[in-house]
Amino acid sequence: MHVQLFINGKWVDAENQQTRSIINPFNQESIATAAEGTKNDAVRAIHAARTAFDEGNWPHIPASERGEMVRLVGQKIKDQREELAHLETLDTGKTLEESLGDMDDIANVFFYFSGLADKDGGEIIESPIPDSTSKVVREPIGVCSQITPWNYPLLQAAWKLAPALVAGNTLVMKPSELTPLTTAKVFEFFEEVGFPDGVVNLVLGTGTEVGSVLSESHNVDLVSFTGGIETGKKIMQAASGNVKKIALELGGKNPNIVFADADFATAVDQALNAVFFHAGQVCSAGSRLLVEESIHDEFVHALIERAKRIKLGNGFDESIESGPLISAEHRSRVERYIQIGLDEGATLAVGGKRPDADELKNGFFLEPTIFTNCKHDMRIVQEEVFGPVLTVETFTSKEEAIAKANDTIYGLAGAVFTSRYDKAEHVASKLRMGTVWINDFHPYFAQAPWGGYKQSGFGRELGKIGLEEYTEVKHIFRNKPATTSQLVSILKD
Ligand SMILES: NC(=O)c1ccc[n+]([C@@H]2O[C@H](COP(=O)([O-])OP(=O)(O)OC[C@H]3O[C@@H](n4cnc5c(N)ncnc54)[C@H](O)[C@@H]3O)[C@@H](O)[C@H]2O)c1
Ligand SMILES: C[N+](C)(C)CC=O
Repeated sequence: MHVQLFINGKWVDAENQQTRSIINPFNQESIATAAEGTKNDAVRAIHAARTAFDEGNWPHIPASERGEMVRLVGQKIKDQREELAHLETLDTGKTLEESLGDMDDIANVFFYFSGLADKDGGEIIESPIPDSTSKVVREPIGVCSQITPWNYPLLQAAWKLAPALVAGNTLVMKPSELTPLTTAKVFEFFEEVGFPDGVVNLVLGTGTEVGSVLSESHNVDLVSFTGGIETGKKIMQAASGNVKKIALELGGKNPNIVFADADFATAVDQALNAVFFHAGQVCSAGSRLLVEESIHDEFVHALIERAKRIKLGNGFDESIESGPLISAEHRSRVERYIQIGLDEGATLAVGGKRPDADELKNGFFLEPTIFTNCKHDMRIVQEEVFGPVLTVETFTSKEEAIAKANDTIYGLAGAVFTSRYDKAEHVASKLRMGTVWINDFHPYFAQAPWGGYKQSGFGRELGKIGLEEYTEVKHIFRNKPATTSQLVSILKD
């Protein structure tokens, strides 16, 4: 399999013919080659998107027509969910069940935004100036750069592609260089559905080569980025050159608060799911457990016993619960954090090393890891590890739980487990996070906005606001129409 760039309606290799081998993280086998785009390729793609926006009819056709084309792409994703899920598991190592769930979510995102396409007809507002009218309309922003990470390759792309297109923008997408396969497949669907040349462009390659051009270019009007906080800061700086709009979906260090009155079995299940789902490579992973002191020992004992039994393996094996990390480099980064936790004096209660099993030797596996006796100011508690590593702290009051939960630079998501409705609502209202789950962890869906407080970023994806992010707001004021006699006197003057 070989994937190419899609620029101005044509599939092309990189201008310098360079390619990259795409690796299955379960066994390090090469599963595809991908054209490795250059700065010039990015410039050409931006030019195509600029021309399609400035001179083409895409922004001007009825929104319902754009919505229908986006719906057709969603239908293709639904029809080919198994093939897409297979590719996603090969590329990321996540379980096939997770990939199938992702594909269902992705199709729904296309359907949801397609349904919103023609629902906003603008707004007539009251003008304080006699005999005048005022209306407010939303228009597309222009050319959008979209940059995505490797952990949910097509899902994070879908959250950007569908609303941008429905709103009438043109775009250049850059998926992670590690996981381009499913995103490239969906660009085949754009071609089959008949999107005009230049409206959708795909440039594969690295962040330093392609991503930097997409962030800096003065021909781009908006950059939407999902990824790490340090990259997000660079993109903010690069985007400042022409004051382009920015949306940043960054990392998290998400607290999971468990009160003693929570349903014990549910809270244990969800605490494990929160942090070990997709080997902890989830922006909203519940990697900080805050458990009420009175149940700490019993709760942690249950977690450790279960964590020891989590079955690692090939994402295509139905009996496994978690796959590998994405790369050797990323696993080393997580291992460095485990060493930091040890050096800081946290107690390694389980895991912390690569599994011994022969069949896992070629994959980038790491055992589910739990640190107890954690202190709030430890780096292992404060910084995003993005792997299967849980830290455990205790609290004795609601106020202490809220204060500890809020005390990081991040504000992406968090959860509270309790059987008391009033307590749950109170805690939810105090958490400085874009998403709060009560007695659950992880649900997200197309109808609900997603995004972070604080250094987890700004802007929102999904929901009605996720479409608005891709629009400019214009106020059109009309004075009383001139009468014929006024026009005659103006002409005489
Ligand atoms: N908030 C969310 O919804 C959300 C969702 C998924 C992942 N994430 C975050 O993503 C991170 C993991 O993903 P990652 O390792 O791929 O992140 P990353 O920041 O390393 O890379 C993300 C993307 O940015 C590109 N990039 C790298 N350097 C760039 C530069 N200088 N200019 C422009 N683009 C550049 C990469 O090639 C990739 O496509 C975690 O921090 C995770 O929390 C956040
Ligand atoms: C946004 N989400 C939860 C789908 C993926 C985060 O990494």
